[in-house]
Amino acid sequence: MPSPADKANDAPALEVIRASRHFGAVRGLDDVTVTAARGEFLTILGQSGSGKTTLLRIIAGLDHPTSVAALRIGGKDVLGLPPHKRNVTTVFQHYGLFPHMSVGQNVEYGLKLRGVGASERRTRAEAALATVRLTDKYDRRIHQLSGGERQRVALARSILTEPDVLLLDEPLGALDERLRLDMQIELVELQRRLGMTFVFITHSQEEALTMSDRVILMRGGRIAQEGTPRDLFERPCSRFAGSFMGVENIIDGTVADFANGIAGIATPAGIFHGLWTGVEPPRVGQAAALLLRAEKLRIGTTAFADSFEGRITARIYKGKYIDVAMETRVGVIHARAWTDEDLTSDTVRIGWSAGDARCVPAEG
Ligand SMILES: Nc1ncnc2c1ncn2[C@@H]1O[C@H](COP(=O)(O)OP(=O)(O)OP(=O)(O)O)[C@@H](O)[C@H]1O
Repeated sequence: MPSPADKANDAPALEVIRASRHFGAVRGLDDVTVTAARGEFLTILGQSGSGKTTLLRIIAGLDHPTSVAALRIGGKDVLGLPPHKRNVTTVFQHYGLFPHMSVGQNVEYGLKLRGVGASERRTRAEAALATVRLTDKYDRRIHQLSGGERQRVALARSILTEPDVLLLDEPLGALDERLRLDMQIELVELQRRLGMTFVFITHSQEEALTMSDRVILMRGGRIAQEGTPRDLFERPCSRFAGSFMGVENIIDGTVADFANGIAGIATPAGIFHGLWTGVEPPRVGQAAALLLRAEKLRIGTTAFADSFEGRITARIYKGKYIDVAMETRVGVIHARAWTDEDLTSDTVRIGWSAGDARCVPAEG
């Protein structure tokens, strides 16, 4: 028989079951269930106001849900426990470092609060700094560090106490583009090496796609979709999810037919087909959208069953390809041409294979 302690060890790192947080009439969080497996890199993705911070604050114990069925961290019920009694640590966008202390003192701070002796603190802080490649910066002052180094000090401080869950609140948001890309890779490597559970908050679909094991897309305090980065990118379940995941062309219409997973969407330019990726099967007549990624469109070929005509209004040379904008009967359509030969005439036919297009419900 496993002991209760063993059971706790098998439990997911994080379980937030049916949490709601209402601010007067505003539903900051509305009946949301989020779990994270041990060692998982889970991303909470959403635009401003979607409820990401509210969820994070509830996990950290900085705010309390209006209602919740369960809140467990590392298998332990933490409802009602103050932040410092929960085995979670938060890394904030603006680092939360003490500017008047050295790097070493900042990293050791959590251990000092827990009454750990000076020599053990130093040993552990040096090990944590080595993990984030800052071995020689122990005595530096915070203001002598670059943005990326400050973020790494904040990380070193957070991993030192070995939390069950590390919460990262837009940690790369303050960094410039180049550093942000480097830190994305570094963060994932660190997470893999430590085998720690990361819950990463961002509004950037690109960060979510490149870093996560799993993504939860939030909208208006609810979960719009969850799955692997590939699921979200290749099988958005709604018009909203498709738009958020960067689909360039969204054509609204109604469902005309459905067979073998492929839906026909009636649009002003005719009935067009794509793979239905909504959660529920479609109903004929329901409002729906056809999602067409620019790179999946083919210009100047009549090889496809689904196609329409467009008049080229802009060509932007991008090096590897040419970004093309076209006026069509369904509005402006963006496509990619791979050679100039595709663009010899101003009026072109744009086609696609039904398996490369997606059809989704307009709502949900
Ligand atoms: N203390 C509060 N009082 C009133 N409304 C609040 C409070 N905190 C959050 N809200 C509301 O709850 C909703 C969710 O907010 P939340 O801060 O969780 O969003 P977010 O996704 O983290 O946004 P951002 O990316 O801008 O931080 C918003 O409509 C917000 O205005």
